[in-house]
Amino acid sequence: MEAVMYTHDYRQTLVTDVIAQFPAQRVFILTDTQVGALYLKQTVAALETTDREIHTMTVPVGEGSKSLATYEQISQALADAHFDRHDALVSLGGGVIGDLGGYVASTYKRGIAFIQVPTSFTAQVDSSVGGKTALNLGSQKNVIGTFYQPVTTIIDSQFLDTLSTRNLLEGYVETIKMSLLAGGDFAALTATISTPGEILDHRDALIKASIDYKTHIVAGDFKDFGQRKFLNFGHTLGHAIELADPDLMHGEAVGIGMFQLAQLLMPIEIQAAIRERLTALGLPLSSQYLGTVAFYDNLLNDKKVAGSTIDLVVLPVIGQPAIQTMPLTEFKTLLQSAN
Ligand SMILES: NC(=O)c1ccc[n+]([C@@H]2O[C@H](COP(=O)([O-])OP(=O)(O)OC[C@H]3O[C@@H](n4cnc5c(N)ncnc54)[C@H](O)[C@@H]3O)[C@@H](O)[C@H]2O)c1
Ligand SMILES: O=C(O)C(=O)C[C@@H](O)[C@H](O)[C@H](O)COP(=O)(O)O
Ligand SMILES: [Zn+2]
Repeated sequence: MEAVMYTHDYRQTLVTDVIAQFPAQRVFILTDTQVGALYLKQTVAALETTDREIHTMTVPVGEGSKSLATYEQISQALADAHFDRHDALVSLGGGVIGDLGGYVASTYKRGIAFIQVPTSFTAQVDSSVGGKTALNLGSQKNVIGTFYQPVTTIIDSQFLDTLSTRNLLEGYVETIKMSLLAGGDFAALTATISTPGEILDHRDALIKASIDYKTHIVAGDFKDFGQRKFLNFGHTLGHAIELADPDLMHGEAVGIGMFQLAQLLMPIEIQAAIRERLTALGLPLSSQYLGTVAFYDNLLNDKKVAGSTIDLVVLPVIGQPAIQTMPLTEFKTLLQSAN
């Protein structure tokens, strides 16, 4: 089975190319209320043709579901239905459902098969590949998690037809991130896009370029000790404000994080490249939560902290990311000088 399958008929691919090839007797579909209302019934109907026992759970929309409480609820439902180690969990949804379902699948009976059906742009360009799973802890992002690859990820870009413009733009920020890291034609493409309609027109090319770049980086550093840190561009400051600022979505926070760090540590051309791509689509460049006490506290839980230093992802030149290691005290002073 391929690790990533591109399709314009996700149900057919899921049924014929994935589940039918699988020993699983039971399949658990995890989704959220919004995606569930749109796609759960038809997904269940398709899977029922495979003669497997189908179970479902619908959790509330949003980051709040990436919690220990929801994790326990799903694990309990799997145990109640006697899922065994040969059974499978399908995440049908955005990055929240992927991160949450992946964490459950990686820990339930020490690991059951996990299938990603990403429905948001963020999930199709980034979160559904690479195997990072995550839960939040209070106001701190992704503090709990595992590295656990899905058996397969089924990408159907037609899901984006029902996605809100704000969610499309949020996912597009991760695409901008990938394009600036990758450089070349990919960066040139994101420089031409200034409307949601253009994102949708180029959706298949944007998804493919993002996934190709990400899988190449992850293949060389699955556990995030080296080049995979590049994929965290914008996330050090982004994660520190994301949960503190109730008005921000993940991608919006990452955009702010890329621009704010660029202003501190990157050449003027890079600042302009980020600013132009974000402002063309009305995406934010700053947040009032930058520089708050919670913000500095959250920074200390960034996974790129090692003892008293932090690895910052910088971009001296488009297509050539680098790591700049800095004492945390120096980084805090630098941030305070700007806020
Ligand atoms: N594991 C990783 O590598 C990775 C990478 C990037 C982001 N993430 C995580 O992903 C999350 C953000 O992902 P997200 O933006 O997809 O959030 P999300 O899962 O909350 O989805 C955003 C919204 O879009 C809705 N939605 C999704 N697909 C839809 C569709 N086809 N039609 C209509 N509505 C749809 C959802 O119901 C939700 O309301 C964050 O928790 C972030 O930390 C993880
Ligand atoms: O896959 C990766 O590696 C990434 O960093 C992708 C990010 O877009 C994603 O938000 C990831 O979940 C961040 O991970 P974390 O290690 O900072 O929690
Ligand atoms: Zn991200």
